[in-house]
Amino acid sequence: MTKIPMMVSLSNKKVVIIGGGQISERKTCRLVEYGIKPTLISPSITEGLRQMIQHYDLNWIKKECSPSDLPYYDVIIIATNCSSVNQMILDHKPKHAWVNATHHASKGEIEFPIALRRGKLQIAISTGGSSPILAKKIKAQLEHDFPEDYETYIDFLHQARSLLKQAKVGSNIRIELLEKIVNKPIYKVEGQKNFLNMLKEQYLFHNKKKH
Ligand SMILES: C[C@@]1(CC(=O)O)C2=NC(=C\c3[nH]c(c(CCC(=O)O)c3CC(=O)O)Cc3[nH]c(c(CC(=O)O)c3CCC(=O)O)/C=C3\N/C(=C\2)[C@@H](CCC(=O)O)[C@]3(C)CC(=O)O)/[C@H]1CCC(=O)O
Ligand SMILES: NC(=O)c1ccc[n+]([C@@H]2O[C@H](COP(=O)([O-])OP(=O)(O)OC[C@H]3O[C@@H](n4cnc5c(N)ncnc54)[C@H](O)[C@@H]3O)[C@@H](O)[C@H]2O)c1
Repeated sequence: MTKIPMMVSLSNKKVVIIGGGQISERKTCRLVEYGIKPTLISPSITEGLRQMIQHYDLNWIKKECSPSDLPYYDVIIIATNCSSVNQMILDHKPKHAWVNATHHASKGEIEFPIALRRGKLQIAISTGGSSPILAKKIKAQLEHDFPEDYETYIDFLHQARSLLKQAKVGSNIRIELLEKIVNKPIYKVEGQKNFLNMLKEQYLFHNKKKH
């Protein structure tokens, strides 16, 4: 079945990665970037993983994975190089858990698509297993359209929208103002400050004085 894109918080979930090779390292790197601290189960690990375990204080269970290890976890990332172990994990996964099967994506409920991040803007790219190499290429192309300082602009949009929500202005005016700063983007910090001050003066302080 085609997977649906979804933004999900894993802050209250127990995440485990089984395997300690290159793919496990890549997944761990992605997860810690989002503040997630996975447990690792593997008899051996790469040097990169060893460093991340130390730096982020991750739990490494140094052993081969067995069925009794699995009930505790909500998200199980399969990343071993042994097909019988991968199958054993699929056969014994707890009913409530979501699996990411890095060896065979369609056998798991979830995938971790490559994503371009610019602060609160995230563009995730999936080719549904057709070509991870194309997904990587599309990300590289998008990097030109959304340069690194785009994060400041996204923060500005967020602040403007938060201010207007606070001000409780009518939805027509709110949408008109929000469309304006998207259709005629203000990239310069000075211009962004001026616009936010204008919003405060006209819609926030003005309303407060009235009541
Ligand atoms: C984009 C990227 C992001 C990332 O991983 O973070 C990513 N794969 C990357 C690279 C890559 N992966 C593979 C090759 C070898 C060439 C080839 O086979 O094509 C290369 C090339 C390379 O290494 O450069 C092999 C491979 N990949 C998957 C399988 C299993 C399967 O197809 O079922 C197999 C076969 C395994 C086997 O042979 O046993 C599955 C997945 N790979 C995905 C993402 C997700 C689907 C994304 C989509 O469909 O768009 C999914 C489902 C992820 C998941 O949830 O794990 C990352 C860029 C890395 C970077 O940024 O450096
Ligand atoms: N999703 C992707 O993008 C992608 C890309 C390439 C490969 N893969 C898949 O990921 C798998 C792992 O690739 P890799 O490069 O990390 O392999 P690798 O050989 O570098 O590492 C495999 C790891 O699995 C561990 N392992 C083996 N048996 C185990 C067991 N019983 N319990 C726990 N850990 C065990 C090993 O100790 C090792 O740390 C590949 O076999 C392939 O199927 C996925």
